[in-house]
Amino acid sequence: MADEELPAGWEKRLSRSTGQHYYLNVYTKESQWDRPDKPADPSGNNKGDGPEEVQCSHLLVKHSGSRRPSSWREENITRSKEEALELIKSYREQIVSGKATFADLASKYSDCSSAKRGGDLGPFSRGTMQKPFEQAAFALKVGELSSPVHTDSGIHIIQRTA
Ligand SMILES: Cn1nc(-c2ccccc2)cc1C(=O)N[C@H](Cc1nc2ccccc2[nH]1)C(=O)O
Repeated sequence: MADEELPAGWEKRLSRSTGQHYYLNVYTKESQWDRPDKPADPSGNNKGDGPEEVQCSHLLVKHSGSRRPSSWREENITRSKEEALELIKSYREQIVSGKATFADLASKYSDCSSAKRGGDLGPFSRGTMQKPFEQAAFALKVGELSSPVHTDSGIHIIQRTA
């Protein structure tokens, strides 16, 4: 279906952080990854399909297959995906057991520049993060810690904070 056939009230946009297209409801400014198949609803209700915005912290371990295998910690990241998964599991276990805090481990070991803020990404809405990250983040309750999440950037654990 060509763009001009988008149902009324939707605009196709390009996400700067992921390079993927998403769709914006021009009335409510809500966004979604999936191409809409019916006209945009002008009402402000999000119809109980969860929060419009969440705030999360994350700890990212990149690997040799990451989109950008480099970070503030390591110029050239060569660890395998399997090694990255073992690391992220060990960090998750330290947090769950209370041996370490999320912010402490993220600030030391996260391969994302948000490490400088203890992994805090600030608030974000749908349509701004890579889809697997978004789906995991919006499924969390406040305070909950995700299982390992794979994106093109690497492997994450995510804690929803608001
Ligand atoms: C999405 N984002 N926000 C920040 C950020 C936020 C607040 C303060 C400082 C940096 C960094 C990033 C970012 O894309 N960082 C990338 C790694 C990365 N990839 C991600 C994918 C999803 C969510 C967070 C992610 N972080 C990098 O440093 O190579």
